[in-house]
Amino acid sequence: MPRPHVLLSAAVSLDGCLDDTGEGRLLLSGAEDFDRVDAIRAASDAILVGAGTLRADRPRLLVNSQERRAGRVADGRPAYPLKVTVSGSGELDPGDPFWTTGGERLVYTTDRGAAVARARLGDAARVVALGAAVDWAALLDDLGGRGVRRLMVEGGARVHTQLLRLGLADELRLAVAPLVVGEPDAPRLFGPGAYPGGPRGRMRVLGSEPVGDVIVTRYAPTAPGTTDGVTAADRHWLRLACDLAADCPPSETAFSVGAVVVAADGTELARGHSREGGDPVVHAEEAALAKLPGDDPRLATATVYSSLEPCAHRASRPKPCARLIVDAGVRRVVTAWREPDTFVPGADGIGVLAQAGVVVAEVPELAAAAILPNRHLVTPTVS
Ligand SMILES: Nc1nc(O)c(N)c(N[C@@H]2O[C@H](COP(=O)(O)O)[C@@H](O)[C@H]2O)n1
Repeated sequence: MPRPHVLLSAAVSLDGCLDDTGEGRLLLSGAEDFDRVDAIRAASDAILVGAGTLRADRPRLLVNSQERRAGRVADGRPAYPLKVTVSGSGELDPGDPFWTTGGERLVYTTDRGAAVARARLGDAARVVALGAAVDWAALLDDLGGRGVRRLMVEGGARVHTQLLRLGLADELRLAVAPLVVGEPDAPRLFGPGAYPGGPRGRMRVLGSEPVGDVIVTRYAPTAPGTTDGVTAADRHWLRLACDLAADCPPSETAFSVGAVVVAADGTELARGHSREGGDPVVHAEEAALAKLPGDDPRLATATVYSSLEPCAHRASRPKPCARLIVDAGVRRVVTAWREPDTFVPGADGIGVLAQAGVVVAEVPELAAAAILPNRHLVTPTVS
């Protein structure tokens, strides 16, 4: 099951604070912005907050608009999204309104915390143990398995920080309020640490709009992952590679493939697709790499995204794409679809890459998109 789309939602002051240090909660948003948040909740399958936020703010996490709840029901969904919290200790207060209002509730915790949470909450929530520590990737896999396609995360700072640092957030929707808190101890949205792409990595701006007196901007992380684990940004770039494959001139004798080369900071360096520019035999990865100088220093930390595993054998050129990638000095490849035996039986481009020390991450959930423009070339059992 695919992981849900993870949307981090937050409001901050101009100096990046979530709150001030005074009594009660600092109201950063006005009525229009609260209504915007209500609309995102209504469009989500689940809403998640950390246990710290639950204790501090006692949120109910409801969809307040009756019309929006009715719309959900008309679409065959529950009136309220699933409410999710994450707690290492399981020390949760059953008196909080979170447990007695709105939709069904789910607690993710540790093996140790599960017994505590079950004893405290009884029937108020389902409790899922994730091992010795809370494993965020496992949590998202579990939510995907429960049919959650859109997850809204409403904080707090620790949860936002962890999801962004792990590369598990697809989108950040940030409301910036026109005030400066100025207090050194006020809580800030993101804590210190190593974020994907490092301090110079830039996110992509998806859009921006004024809502009352706040400005809401939507960002998408772009910096590739660094391991064989797949991040949200990896999925974005690989989806683009699959879209490029769909744009290839059709062929009965070769696959349609798309490829994108992305620098460690999230900058797109080059893209290509099969048979690009009227060359009937050029491959996607080859076309993309050919657009970069061979000594481009960014290649050593770049990731190549290819809808199909890079080829291991070629008749039409001296070097297969797996070799071109190794020779370019690229150390990481992300791909959606292992090559079927249509043209070259037993082609193992992933093996060639791995043997040369290149990290390969596979995203089987995007295989269907990679296969789509090639469906006439594969047997029905493969597709
Ligand atoms: N990775 C990749 N990118 C493309 O754009 C492709 N067309 C292919 N096809 C595979 O490459 C091998 C044959 O290449 P030639 O036809 O000899 O150039 C074979 O393994 C095809 O399946 N791969």
